[in-house]
Amino acid sequence: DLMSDDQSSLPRELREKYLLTRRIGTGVCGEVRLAFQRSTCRKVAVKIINKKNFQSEGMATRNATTEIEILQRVDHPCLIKTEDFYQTDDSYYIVLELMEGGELFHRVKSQQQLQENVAKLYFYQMLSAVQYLHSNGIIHRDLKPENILLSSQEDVCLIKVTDFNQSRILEESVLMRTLCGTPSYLAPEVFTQASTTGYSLAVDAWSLGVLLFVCLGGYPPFHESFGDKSVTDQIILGEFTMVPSKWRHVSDQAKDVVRRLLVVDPSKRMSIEAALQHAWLQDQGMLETAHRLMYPPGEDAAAVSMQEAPSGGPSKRKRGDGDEED
Ligand SMILES: CC(C)(C)NC(=O)Nc1ccc2nccnc2c1
Repeated sequence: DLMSDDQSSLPRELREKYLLTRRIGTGVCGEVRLAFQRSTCRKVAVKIINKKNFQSEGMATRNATTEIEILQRVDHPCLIKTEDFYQTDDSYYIVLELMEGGELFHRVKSQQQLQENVAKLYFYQMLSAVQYLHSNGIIHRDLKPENILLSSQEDVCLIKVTDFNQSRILEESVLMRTLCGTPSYLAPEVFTQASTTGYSLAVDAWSLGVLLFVCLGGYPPFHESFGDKSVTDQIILGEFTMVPSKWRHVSDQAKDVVRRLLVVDPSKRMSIEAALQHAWLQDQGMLETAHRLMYPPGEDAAAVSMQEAPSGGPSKRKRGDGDEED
């Protein structure tokens, strides 16, 4: 790792500003390392994307630029923030705020399954993040426990969605323009194919259903070890089992959210908006906690206090009337 290897492969500016240390996460496109900002000793995460990992040069650039473009464009408390960005011929380096709780995947694994109210708090934050992405015309397309990060080792904590390299920005498509013209001469498959692309936002709703199932049940709804069908067949048929020993203590309302999201027909699947209105999430206690975590009051107050005279020392600030106080 970088501790033994020299850091010469890193961009000079990155090396001057940050000290990279151990690996804290791995992804399909590279790795994440714990780093320290030299000037402040603050901990950050540095995501390293190897351009060579993608089969085609074009794919790498398109994916990574989309990811970086999205990371720099989005602003929501439950979406990971980019702090800095560097690149060399063979890698991209994205400096991110460190999420000290690590991946949701490891949290669920270590706790077998989450308590329902913790799962509800996390799920509400995921819904808020995805609702924000969709309202900005962005589909995540790769929502899974590895891509949900926790801000602390506490159960009650902020979560952030990461890994936008599968994301797509919903552009005006050729198909959309085609559907604006007279349909008289269009072949039927143009319309049926439209119905699938028209529901592309719904793919994130399905994934959130899988995520909620994993948080509540502690195991995935679709898995090769279940029955004789392939995972793909289980998904296409929407066949999942809520094992009683694991789901006995889960409320009917929570199960209802899962069942309405894991619907095969995207046109019948519950939308993100509808999920946010579901009875299970009309829980004032959880909503207050979530909003306190997402929009901490202290943040702005701290900014204001920075303008106040530095506490303790004699005030040297110019007063409105101009005379200096000593
Ligand atoms: C808590 C521990 C064990 C140090 N793990 C961790 O921070 N993991 C990660 C993994 C990926 C990350 N990606 C972005 C920001 N923080 C991250 C933290």
